[in-house]
Amino acid sequence: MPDAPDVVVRCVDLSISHGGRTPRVVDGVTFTLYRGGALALMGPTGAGKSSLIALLAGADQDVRVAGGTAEVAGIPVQGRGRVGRARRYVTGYLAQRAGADLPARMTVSDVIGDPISSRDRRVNQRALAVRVAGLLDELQLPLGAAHKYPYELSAGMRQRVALARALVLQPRLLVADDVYANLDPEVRTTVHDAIQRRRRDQGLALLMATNDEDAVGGFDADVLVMRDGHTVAYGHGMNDLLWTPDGREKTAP
Ligand SMILES: Nc1ncnc2c1ncn2[C@@H]1O[C@H](COP(=O)(O)OP(=O)(O)OP(=O)(O)O)[C@@H](O)[C@H]1O
Repeated sequence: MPDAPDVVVRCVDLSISHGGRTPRVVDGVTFTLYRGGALALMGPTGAGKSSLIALLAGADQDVRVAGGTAEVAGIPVQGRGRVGRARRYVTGYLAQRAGADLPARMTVSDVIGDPISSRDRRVNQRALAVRVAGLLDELQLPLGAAHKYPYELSAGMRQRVALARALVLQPRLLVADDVYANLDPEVRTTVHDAIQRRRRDQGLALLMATNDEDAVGGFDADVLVMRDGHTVAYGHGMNDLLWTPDGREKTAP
């Protein structure tokens, strides 16, 4: 039976390997993320959070489904070509180190507009500039930053540029690896508000890898705790987690 339209991500007994060469770095994970919802993947380093995020974002061809299923907006993540493009169109991706890894030779406005201009060469440049300016303003980046290059910006500004790029296509899903990386408290609020506005107004769903309990609370997120590729706890927020029998015995995130 097809998923209800408000299901944005569905993973069922999902296992992941890198290039099919390595053992399963994610093993038997099941969850559903709904329109407007937020889910935090938590757990120690090496738990598999980034691999899961990269798979759902379609960001790394080397990260493969080794078992089970994963769908974004009803589109299987294994799909390549046109299917893969359709899935990436509805998914904004904020990678680990996204701010540090911005393309060095593009201006900020080209970086932010790239998800649109690389898909449609005949895009209305004026409309695109307006959309980019709106994102700069919303994320409290000076309008003058549009013509600068990433190396001319602070780490916190680069992180916001990366977020603007992830949001420019008005995605149904934002996949974020450490959403608050390099942000001071005041700018965190700006980023938080921009994401919450889209959850409320557009039904954006947020999937984030984080061990930041403030982020979990701030986004009122569900939590899936992973260890060694397995789910060891699941629930809402930090205080309402249902642990698997051996999950609590080791250190919580
Ligand atoms: N390119 C790769 N090739 C092979 N194995 C990899 C690759 N990238 C990660 N792994 C392995 O996959 C497992 C999960 O790593 P992953 O980065 O997904 O965990 P994580 O929970 O995101 O950790 P962190 O919080 O440090 O980012 C680890 O054992 C890691 O060594």
